[in-house]
Amino acid sequence: MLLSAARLTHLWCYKRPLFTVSRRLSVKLNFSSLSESKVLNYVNEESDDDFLPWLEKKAGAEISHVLSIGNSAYGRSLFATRKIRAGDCILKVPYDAQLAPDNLLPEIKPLLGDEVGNVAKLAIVVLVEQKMGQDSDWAPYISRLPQPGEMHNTIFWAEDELNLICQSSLYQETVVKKLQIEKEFLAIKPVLESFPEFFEGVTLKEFMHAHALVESRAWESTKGVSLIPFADFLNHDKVSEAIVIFDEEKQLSKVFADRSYARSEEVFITYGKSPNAALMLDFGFAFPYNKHDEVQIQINIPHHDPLCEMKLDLLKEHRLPITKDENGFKLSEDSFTIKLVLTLDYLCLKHRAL
Ligand SMILES: C[S@@+](CC[C@H](N)C(=O)[O-])C[C@H]1O[C@@H](n2cnc3c(N)ncnc32)[C@H](O)[C@@H]1O
Repeated sequence: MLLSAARLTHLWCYKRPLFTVSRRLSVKLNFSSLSESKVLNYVNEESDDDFLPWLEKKAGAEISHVLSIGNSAYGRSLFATRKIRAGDCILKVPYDAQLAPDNLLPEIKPLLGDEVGNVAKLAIVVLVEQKMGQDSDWAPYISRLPQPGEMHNTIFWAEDELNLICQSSLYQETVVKKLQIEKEFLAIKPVLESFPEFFEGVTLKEFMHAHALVESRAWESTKGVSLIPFADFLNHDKVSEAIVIFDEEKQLSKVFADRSYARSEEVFITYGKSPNAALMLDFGFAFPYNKHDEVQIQINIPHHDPLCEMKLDLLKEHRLPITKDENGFKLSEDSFTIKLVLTLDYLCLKHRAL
């Protein structure tokens, strides 16, 4: 049976309207542009030539004969080594060559209760492999994962940087995510402490890094979540329709090209149709013109509002959850989503064109 895989992005839930991002913030925001990616294609300092042969040896099978690893403005990336046509299978990674919570050491696995999620479990697998260094069977893969300084997810932003977006829902989501990771770390800490050979001195910061690695590059799979080496060097293109497919019968993950590519062109997939705040939180980048962008607007309906009941009925009709705040005000919690966000620049351009 074939299963299409989803990235680990969660349902985006705004708590407050997203304010316009400050100009100063643009130095930190990693705004995507595909043309930039093509221009900045250059050769890795550390050669990646031996990565695919290593993975193919581990998998006991060919992974790809049409892709090679290179660098673009988005970090490690995959490039076409020859012309690719739409519909071609561009890579196949057997389950045996993937990392999942199943890879937890058998002595650690039973100690982690159900309250520990799959992302945290896979993060622990990553921490163990990191600790083993060159002795790890996965060293060529683990050593190619981005370092904390190379990740721009908002959980890694400094306080003064986060303060720049303090009015936005992204700020709140970031604070909540950091607290959740900290809570998970505290819950698993006693287990980690029982294995000082792997986790002695492991810090929240290190766990947070491993957690973010999993969230930004693993796919939901029948094994919970899976890190799929090589496939996870594919960057996101907002117009791509290519996804990772799980073939349970053959125990393989595959990607098919959704369009043709010329030799040397960067090959992309989609991480899903996400608004910028979700992209920023989970992947550390955003798009200047993202047609999936959303803005949340919260509506407060005081009891003395003569149209209170009518407004509440309208909200119910549109299936918007209603909550009460501490003053008894009725709030539409998720409120409504504006799907099309036009910037002033866009409006000016449109106006000029008329
Ligand atoms: C699954 S990894 C892709 C491989 C990654 N470039 C690397 O160096 O390992 C996801 C990360 O790649 C980067 N990325 C992917 N698509 C991008 C895009 N369209 N614009 C900017 N960064 C992107 C982000 O840092 C994201 O968190």
